[in-house]
Amino acid sequence: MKAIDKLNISETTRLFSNLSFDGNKLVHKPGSVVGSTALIAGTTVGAGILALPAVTLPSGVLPSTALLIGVWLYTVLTGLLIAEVSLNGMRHSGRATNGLLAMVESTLGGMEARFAGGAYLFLHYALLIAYVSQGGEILISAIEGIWDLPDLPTWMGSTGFAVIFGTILYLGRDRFIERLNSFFVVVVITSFIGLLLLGATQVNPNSLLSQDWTALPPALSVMLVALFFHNIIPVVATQLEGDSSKVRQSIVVGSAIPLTMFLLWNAVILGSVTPTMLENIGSTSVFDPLQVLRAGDAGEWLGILVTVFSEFAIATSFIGFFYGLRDLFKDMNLFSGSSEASLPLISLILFPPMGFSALNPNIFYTALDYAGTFSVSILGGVIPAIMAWKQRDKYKELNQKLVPGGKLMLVTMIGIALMAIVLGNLK
Ligand SMILES: N[C@@H](Cc1ccccc1)C(=O)O
Repeated sequence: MKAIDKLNISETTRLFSNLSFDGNKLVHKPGSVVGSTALIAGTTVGAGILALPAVTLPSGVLPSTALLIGVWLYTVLTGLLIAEVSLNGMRHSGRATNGLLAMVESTLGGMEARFAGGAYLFLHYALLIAYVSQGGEILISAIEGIWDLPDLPTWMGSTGFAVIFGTILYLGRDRFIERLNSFFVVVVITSFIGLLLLGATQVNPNSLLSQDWTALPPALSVMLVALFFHNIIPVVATQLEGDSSKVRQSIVVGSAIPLTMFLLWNAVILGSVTPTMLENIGSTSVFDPLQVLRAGDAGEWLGILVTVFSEFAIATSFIGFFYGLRDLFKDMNLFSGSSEASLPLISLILFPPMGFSALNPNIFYTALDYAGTFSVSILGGVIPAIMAWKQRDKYKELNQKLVPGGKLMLVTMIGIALMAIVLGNLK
């Protein structure tokens, strides 16, 4: 025993080893926690961050900060439940799955998987609608501003956005799109840092103090979307060879990074809104502080940075979701005979978002609100808890738990998701 202790062998907690063949030998690819953390953080930041200021403005910085931290805790816990189900699934079946829907199917069965598939499809379309409408609106305002044009119809923006990116994705080779996306990510990070630094210098302390806790509930659905990343967890669990402590670390840190970004962003944007800007609030449409800042009301440079950050953040997410929906259709065996990106497939992905955005220019918030209320609550709340419940019952003490609190915790998770659905329907 002593001899073994002295060897000081580092403890191995992985379930299997990822090997790849590099031409003449097998190489061990253990996956890195840093890489997985970045993958989670990158998946999390998307359209949600752009809708946040509009839904948090009515309640103010302090209440919305508290709710954001609460929603983050919730998404971490349900994320860990998905990781738990994924890792135990690997232990018991000896196979790793990469997809959330495949996991639902093997844990709960076909009916539930179809239901989750419906929620997943809805989420993709809702987010694509949000991207096309908002990406188009920012595009058209920028064009009007640069060339000093009169107001152009909003459908031109959304259609233009979808056509431009649809063409790039249709004609571009994978390597080109990967590089384009990486370039966009650099632009997003740079403009975000610039925006925080510049915005922080002109924060209006009085704007930070206003608070109305009763205005908080309508913000819940958008916060759920903003902090959602659960579809990527099975991929991370496989990349990290089923090592539960690495997976746990990636989930906690990978979601804490976006949370920190959201908190800073929320404070800077709400802090830049002055009482005079608020006087212009119309009673019917959603008042979006970002729209006011983009128009240059708090300085030209801040306007440019908000525009660039928003448009490029939308573009990167749009590319991700375009591929996500394409893969979903492929998994459903639609267009299985055709090439990677055929015209009918692209049309099926892009026409509905183009149509909805043209019909309702304000659909950005509605789409994200519906995505949170009907999809994220199910996929990121109810389903993880039910899967963990069923798996824990089936394998009893052989199961390794990642979330404490037993059934009471699972019931609480489901209860919060149901509350989000009810709140979303009350509006
Ligand atoms: N959190 C992402 C949304 C998302 C949905 C589904 C999967 C991954 C991410 C956003 O705010 O845009």
